[in-house]
Amino acid sequence: MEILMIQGALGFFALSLLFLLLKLTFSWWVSPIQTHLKLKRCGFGGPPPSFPLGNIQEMKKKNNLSPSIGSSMLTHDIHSTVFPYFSRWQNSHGKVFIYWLGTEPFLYIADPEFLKKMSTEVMAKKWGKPRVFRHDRDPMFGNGLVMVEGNEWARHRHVIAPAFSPINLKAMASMMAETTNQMIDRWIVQINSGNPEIDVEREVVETAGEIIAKTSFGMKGKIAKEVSEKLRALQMILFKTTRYVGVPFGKCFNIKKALEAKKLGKEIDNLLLSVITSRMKSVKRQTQEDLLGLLLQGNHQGDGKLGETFTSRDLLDECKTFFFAGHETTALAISWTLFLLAMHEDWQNQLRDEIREVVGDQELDINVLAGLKKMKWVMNEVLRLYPTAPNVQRQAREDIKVDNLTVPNGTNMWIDVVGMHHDPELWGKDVNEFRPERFMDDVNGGCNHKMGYLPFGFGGRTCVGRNLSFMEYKIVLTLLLSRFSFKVSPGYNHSPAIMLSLRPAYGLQLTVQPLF
Ligand code: HEM
Repeated sequence: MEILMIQGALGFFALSLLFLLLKLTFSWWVSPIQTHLKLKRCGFGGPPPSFPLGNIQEMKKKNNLSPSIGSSMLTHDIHSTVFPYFSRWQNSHGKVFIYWLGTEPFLYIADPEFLKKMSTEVMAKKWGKPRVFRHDRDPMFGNGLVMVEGNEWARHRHVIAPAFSPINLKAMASMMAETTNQMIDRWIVQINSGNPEIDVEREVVETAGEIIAKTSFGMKGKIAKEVSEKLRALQMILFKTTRYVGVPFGKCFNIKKALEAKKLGKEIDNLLLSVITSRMKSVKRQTQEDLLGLLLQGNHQGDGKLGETFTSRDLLDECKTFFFAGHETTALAISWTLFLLAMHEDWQNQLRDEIREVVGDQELDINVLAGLKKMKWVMNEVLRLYPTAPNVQRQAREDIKVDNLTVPNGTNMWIDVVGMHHDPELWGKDVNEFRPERFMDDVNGGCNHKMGYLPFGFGGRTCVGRNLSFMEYKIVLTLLLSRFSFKVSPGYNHSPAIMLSLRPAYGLQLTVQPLF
């Protein structure tokens, strides 16, 4: 009897194991091969993948270009430096092709006409976000607005969008100026101590972290700094080390880093939860019209009906999303601007003249800032050459027809913003030159396709915080240009790199001189 029971248990175990093996073989081998064949039948080419890494091996190959050391070799022709593999594959497979991260197929798109035809077919809430990135991005975004899909996305967006109304933005201006002035005071102390070389990227990212924490969550300086530092450390762990996204058991290759990331993610969650809990108890929570205030009241649907309240998990994920999405991209846009202005003294002077004429002694207010037209051209041109969000991602949740092609349900998409912004066929021969005046009479900077310029994404999922970023950009830049002049430091190593955002790999050292 006992022997029969043991045999039965062993049989069950063997069957379960067999079932698991069959399931894994299907999802890691059979299903990707089926998808590969389907995509080929649909007419999409691309570099041949191998099992189980897909094209990751080739993506890890270093490009031949060494970083340009010293300011005399600076070039803005960065596509082949930051995405060498896409640049190589474009030469042999064109601007739309399939490549593989492990066993996950990605449709690469750097053709704005293809993108236009594809996106007109799909409503914003029908777009998915690649599930394969979820694990990696979870500690930063959780299921916040950047990652959420379907009706849930529509509901979150509806609650969040009013936080960026002109009235709310107006209230944030003085806090932005105050925090920037604290950074300026630190710089003065450093310069007076005989060291005029400042890593502006580090400084501006820290300041932007404080700004978003104060303006969106009413956080105090110390805790904001702590969250910002932990997020930065988390990002370094997640995006600097060798990653095997999409590869079966890929997470196990870097178990130590994965555990470190998990621990940091938990610490960030706890810090933000403490802020949320104390705001929930506070009497001010109903009246404070910052992002957290709106989320705490977040069960209105705007049509008089009651919706569902955000759970505390939703709140936490939105806070993380805004903290990360809201400071890093803007801070890097400001940093790359200071770098480009340091290379182009004429533009530094033109902006200073504009600030004197438009702002003068007035308070920095959203209406006054709207008059800084040249500064807006500069911002547009900086985000063209150095798009701080270097790609946009989608996943098809249904088959999508583009002319006689079909993009099958489930296909991941990688839209190469850096590639399009540096494409001479879209912008002309001067594509890699810094020429802000190209935006003087054209919001698309003279690009010959209206979807060739996408610093804030496209369609209904376009960046919800862009107006906040315009305001912050103008305030920080106005205050800095009014106090200092900038030159590229001889020690600066020009190595733009992708660590989720497009950032200077070794910081951005500028020589900073007070103007008076
Ligand atoms: C220069 C600054 C910024 C740049 C370049 C930028 C860029 C982008 C891009 C490319 C997207 C993806 C759009 C798409 O999928 O089509 C995005 C989405 C988003 N951004 Fe920004 N962003 C900036 C500033 C901000 C700020 C200041 C905030 C918040 C305070 C913010 C919050 C978000 C959120 C929540 C989303 C997801 C929107 C959705 O899927 O509905 N961003 N941003």
